[in-house]
Amino acid sequence: MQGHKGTCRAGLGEAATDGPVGGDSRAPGTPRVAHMDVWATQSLTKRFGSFTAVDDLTVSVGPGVTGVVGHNGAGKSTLIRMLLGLEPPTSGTATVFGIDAMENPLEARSRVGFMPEYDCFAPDVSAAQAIMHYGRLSGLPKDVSRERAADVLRHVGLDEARHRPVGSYSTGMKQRAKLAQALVHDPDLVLLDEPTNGLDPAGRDEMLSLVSRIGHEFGISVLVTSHLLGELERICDHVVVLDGGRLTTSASIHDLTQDTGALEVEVDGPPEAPDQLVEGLRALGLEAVRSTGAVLVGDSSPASRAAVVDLVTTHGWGLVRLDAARHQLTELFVGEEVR
Ligand SMILES: Nc1ncnc2c1ncn2[C@@H]1O[C@H](COP(=O)(O)OP(=O)(O)OP(=O)(O)O)[C@@H](O)[C@H]1O
Repeated sequence: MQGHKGTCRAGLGEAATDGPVGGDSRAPGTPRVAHMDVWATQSLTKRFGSFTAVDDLTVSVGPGVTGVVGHNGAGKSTLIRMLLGLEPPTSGTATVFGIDAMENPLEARSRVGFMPEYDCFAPDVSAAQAIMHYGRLSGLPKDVSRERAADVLRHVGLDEARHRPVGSYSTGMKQRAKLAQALVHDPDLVLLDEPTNGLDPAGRDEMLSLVSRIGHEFGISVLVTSHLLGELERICDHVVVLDGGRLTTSASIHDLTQDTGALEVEVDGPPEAPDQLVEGLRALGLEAVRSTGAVLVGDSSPASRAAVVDLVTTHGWGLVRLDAARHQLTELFVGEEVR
């Protein structure tokens, strides 16, 4: 649903399990924008004095979740600031939905939510108040803004804590409140700058699941930055890798993680089942090894698949997974810092 600044666009509520509230017939997860680049740059360059932070960057990205990965100082935040029209490029252009972010920053920002890396709330103000305030700033009427603030805080799991001062929140709760802030005006794209920063492994998992849900269930496109390639692999559709401000890779995760040619098998059976499967396959002259929680079979030919199914059936186990094994992104960037 495309709305405009100042109207109530209840997209997040619609896509949630509560069911439609605003009459939008979009199925959950349907991208709101399917016909053009969601964000793009053309020869985008940013210099600070003699230092080049973003270097002749030309990239275009469609709907879905895109990870922008690079080690500290790679230019990720600078790119985000230019996409928001907050930082003038030295040369080149940055567009969101075809809107030049420098020429029409307000129009661009009405479509975009931003979760900054730094804290953006006063510690003594409740998340409900702060986010309602951000909603008002983006042009929502007071009642609508209050309702949207409650909605987005519920979606990020802060329903019960929403009237507590943000200063009393854990790091994970603060990050989720910042994410809610980015969503309050129902944007079509959110730019999330290092949302997992400072979180413990459980907090990271929670945040990544939320980000994935925003992109894949609510149909809001996401640009998410991280210096950890591995953590973005599981939630992104597309990855852009920056190194020293330059583009090194822009590709879909699917294209990057090609089949290895092997077969990955997971069975539901007793603890010794994977070892027995390996033995059984080797007895048939097939290459097979244990890998974490699974068995890797040397080739994914129909004969190998049939042998696996036979053995699993003979032992009376369940077959949980029988897939072509794919490369992991981290394997492809061995030697780089983005892991
Ligand atoms: N206003 C500025 N003045 C001078 N140098 C800057 C400015 N903003 C960014 N830089 C420099 O530009 C480079 C890229 O910074 P940027 O914040 O975009 O990197 P990043 O990939 O987001 O890294 P991080 O994850 O550490 O934030 C860094 O070397 C940084 O010091």
